[in-house]
Amino acid sequence: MALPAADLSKQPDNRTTMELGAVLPLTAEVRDDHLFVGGVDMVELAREQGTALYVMDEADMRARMQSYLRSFRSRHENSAVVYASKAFLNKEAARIVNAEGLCLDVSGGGELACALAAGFPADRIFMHGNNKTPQELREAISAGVGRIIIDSRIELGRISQIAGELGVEQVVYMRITPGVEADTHQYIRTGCEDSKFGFTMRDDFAYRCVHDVLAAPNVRLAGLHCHIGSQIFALHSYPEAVEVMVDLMARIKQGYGVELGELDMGGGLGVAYTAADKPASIDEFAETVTAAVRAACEKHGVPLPRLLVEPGRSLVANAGVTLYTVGIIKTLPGIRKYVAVDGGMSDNIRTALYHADYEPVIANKAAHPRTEIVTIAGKHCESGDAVVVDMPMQRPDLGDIVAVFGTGAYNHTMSSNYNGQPRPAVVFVKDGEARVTTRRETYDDLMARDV
Ligand SMILES: Cc1ncc(COP(=O)(O)O)c(C=O)c1O
Ligand SMILES: N[C@@H](CCCC[NH3+])C(=O)O
Repeated sequence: MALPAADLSKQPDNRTTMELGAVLPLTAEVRDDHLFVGGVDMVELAREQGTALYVMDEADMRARMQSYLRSFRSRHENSAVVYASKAFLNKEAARIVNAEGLCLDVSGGGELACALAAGFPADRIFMHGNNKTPQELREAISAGVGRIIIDSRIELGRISQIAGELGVEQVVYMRITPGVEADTHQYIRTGCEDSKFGFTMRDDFAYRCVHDVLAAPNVRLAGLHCHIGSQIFALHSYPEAVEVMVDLMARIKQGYGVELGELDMGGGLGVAYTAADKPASIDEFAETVTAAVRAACEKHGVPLPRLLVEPGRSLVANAGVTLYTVGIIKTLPGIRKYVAVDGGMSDNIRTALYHADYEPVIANKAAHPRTEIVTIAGKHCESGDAVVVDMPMQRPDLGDIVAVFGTGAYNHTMSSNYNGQPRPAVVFVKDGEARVTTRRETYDDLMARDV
């Protein structure tokens, strides 16, 4: 698919790097016209490590983790933050999440294996997925994961059987689709009725299935879960979902005589991908959710539950920067200007998949104003392969280092080897030091599974 036609009336914003606001990692700065993150010169780092390269600002990640914990615990003492590792995961990230005292959401056996290999305590791991395989369930239950979020009755039977075979009782939540339409891209909306995820509220199905969960041997129902979508800006959907969930908890108490002590409201808080984006803050999100839970619990006469949230993107997106080298510049007068880099849809599929926007700068001209409108194309054999479409950037020259902001979430984890592209290394930067936490793939890695 080709790119949509460029809006030729779009004007460059003439901003310099530090004028891009919330898209920047917390430690971003410009020294002598070079972009620095975590005290490390991005131009030098690109030369040392090669490009494309994922860079993560460790201080940014840690600060947001602490901000989530503080924002929720100061308002709702009995709360926990579960990092949704699908947003970004390698062993070092799992170690950091552990050290910061968060729990971890894994969506399959692979993420679970990574977390366990990094020494993440199993009892703080939550396993999700609409079709966890029996093998994945066995791995999770035998590892002793703290919670498995049941997605369907079929899965309930599997968990009950496997837990019985292993001689354990598995603590579970039920994932409910509360019928709330979150204000976000239709592909990443998950709480609406037409969803492959969870137990529907339609015809009281979820309520009726509670009976089966309570009756199943070897499982203990501890709470309910919902997740209404991702990259959400308008917070009003959360109180709507809280009301549905707490109402259901109250009915379960009344109808089944069981007081569920835990409520997991999922993730979904949006982030700034462009300087124009104004997402709610972590604090506003916490205020909205905790106030709604308090109000709903009072209204329905149920005690305050242990409250959990499951952010992914809002913990890591803005910590991430991807570095590329400009290889080709192609100007098509009256059409657009293409700047082709040494990566693309293999390291960032979000632009092709969701028409996502990103802000680019030239790391070696970071103090210059962004005076051109460019499309940063990848090197893949697809016309729709672009990382940035029609956004302002400094005037590019061959060999420049392009930095694209906001790539910390759902870039590395959704990367591919399309066109035999080895996946980039992941470098964490902090206090002037850079350390490789995932090395760059080699051609041998690409063929490692071939027999
Ligand atoms: C069950 C579940 N929890 C948490 C998340 C994290 O969402 P986000 O990255 O939008 O915070 C997701 C992904 O949308 C999810 O499916
Ligand atoms: N991967 C998506 C969002 C899905 C979130 C996971 N349920 C993104 O990049 O925005």
